[in-house]
Amino acid sequence: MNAEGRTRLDQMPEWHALAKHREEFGQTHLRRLFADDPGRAERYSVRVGDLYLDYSKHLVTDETLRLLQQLAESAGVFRLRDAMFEGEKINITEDRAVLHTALRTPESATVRVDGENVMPKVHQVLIKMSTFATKVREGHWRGHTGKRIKNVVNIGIGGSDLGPAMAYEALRPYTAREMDFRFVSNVDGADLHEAVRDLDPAETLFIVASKTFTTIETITNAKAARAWLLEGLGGEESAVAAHFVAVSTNAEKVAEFGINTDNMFEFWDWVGGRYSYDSAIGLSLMVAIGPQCFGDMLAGFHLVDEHFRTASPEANAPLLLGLLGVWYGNFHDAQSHAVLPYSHYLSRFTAYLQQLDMESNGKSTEREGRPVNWQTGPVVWGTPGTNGQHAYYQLLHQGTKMIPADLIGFVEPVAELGALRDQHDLLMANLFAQGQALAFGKSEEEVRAEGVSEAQVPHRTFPGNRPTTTILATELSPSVLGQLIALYEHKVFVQGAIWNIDSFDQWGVELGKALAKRLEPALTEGAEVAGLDRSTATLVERYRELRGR
Ligand SMILES: O=P(O)(O)OC[C@H]1O[C@H](O)[C@H](O)[C@@H](O)[C@@H]1O
Repeated sequence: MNAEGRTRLDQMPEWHALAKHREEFGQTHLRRLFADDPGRAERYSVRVGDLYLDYSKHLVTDETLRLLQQLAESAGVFRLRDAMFEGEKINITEDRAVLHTALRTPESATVRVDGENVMPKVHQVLIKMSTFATKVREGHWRGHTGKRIKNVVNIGIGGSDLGPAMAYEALRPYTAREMDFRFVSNVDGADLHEAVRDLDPAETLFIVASKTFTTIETITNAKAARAWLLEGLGGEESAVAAHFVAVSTNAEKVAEFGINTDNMFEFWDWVGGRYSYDSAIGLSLMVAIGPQCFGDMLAGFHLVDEHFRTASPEANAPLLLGLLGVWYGNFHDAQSHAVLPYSHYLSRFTAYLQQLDMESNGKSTEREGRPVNWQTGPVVWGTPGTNGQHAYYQLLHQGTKMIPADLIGFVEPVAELGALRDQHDLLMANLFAQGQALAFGKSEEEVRAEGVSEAQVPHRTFPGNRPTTTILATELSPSVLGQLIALYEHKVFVQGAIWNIDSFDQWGVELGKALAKRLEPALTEGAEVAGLDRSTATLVERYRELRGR
């Protein structure tokens, strides 16, 4: 037992029951599971809003699901879920509430943090964002020289970049096509250079997005962008006001940077960076898609929040996805999880999920401070199908590693594709075929029956039994995107709750930041860094030598 009186995960009877069940499950093949249970595909599916999830191609039986659900109950997943929605400070290491769900809750609701109902201020900011976005979109917000804004450059990193950048790509058909949107994150000057080199500063608006407004990459890029703007507009400081707005929780730092806090869009410390793109961090996205679509997206998020909060465990989609991940990560030694969207518009989706999942659950300390005794978050990776099929899917099909995967596809191709819509069936046939091949494989007998020479048979055999979830949605609309993201947010939540880690802090990113800060003067001015290890010192010397310093 730990300090809170919770039995440690690996000492829970449900944990042991699952380990035993895993042994008994052995190599039971999906072919067998489907043969024994004709109703499996229908039963192992769940509908949430516009999403249809097929989880029948998983190495589970009713017993597996029952045991996993019992584990969730004993691990306190539902208690922690309710505590999150009620604004309790479940981010214990930072002593903060975790209320991204409030960002998409209707105004009439009451959500309290430290006794204060936060709903009025959430909606005030949304109104301020809408007014601003509409002004820019309609050409009423003018640049310093009176020109209409044609380009919006979001400067931010991590949660202040990945969300809006991902959603902008996902919702391209809904964006103001006459405008250009760019996202700058990397402190490598090449990122900003390539983003602005063909832009007219007089027509360019920078949105500096940073929760803390202290992140070195963002501040460095924002300063460089300001210099670029001033150079382009004749050096008048007063030009900055019409071309720079900020999104932050830190008004003081925004003012210190030189952005008028009237042009600041606020959010709060109870919104984690990687959970923030439906806050003011989504301002660039709102300018791109307009307040109406942004609102539709929030409604999509809210729909899945309500599902997660109220659906029974058997029909609770985020819970199921979270539990399946626990089954593979903790009882099948799976180390990674592939997310494979069959949509070109979801090109940044997996990158976004990497932060969401790996920064949330890449932890090895229990909430009360003890090292965990079990595996936690997986490596999340993937790229859009069908490209991956011609690259790394080989390993998925015939490699030695078990890699559970999500296959995500849409029924309706995007309207503006016109005649190219005809290619959609082929795209989707590939998605379905991959799930089928991964699950059922191709036996030696089937290979032989094709007349393949005996020597070739082992090479051409597909073992199958590789689990996938298929997520089928109607179309990639703003609402559906919100539904999908909320689904993954809550999946990650479920897993963190089971592993008893704080999914809402990110101390693991701090050491590298501090060391970089100490090292920079050594690279630039040759300053001595006390106590530097020999490997790093030699690398720094080599770097300086080659740079001629
Ligand atoms: O929004 P900011 O305060 O600039 O932070 C940007 C990002 O940097 C940090 O290092 C964290 O790892 C991320 O969680 C965060 O999203």
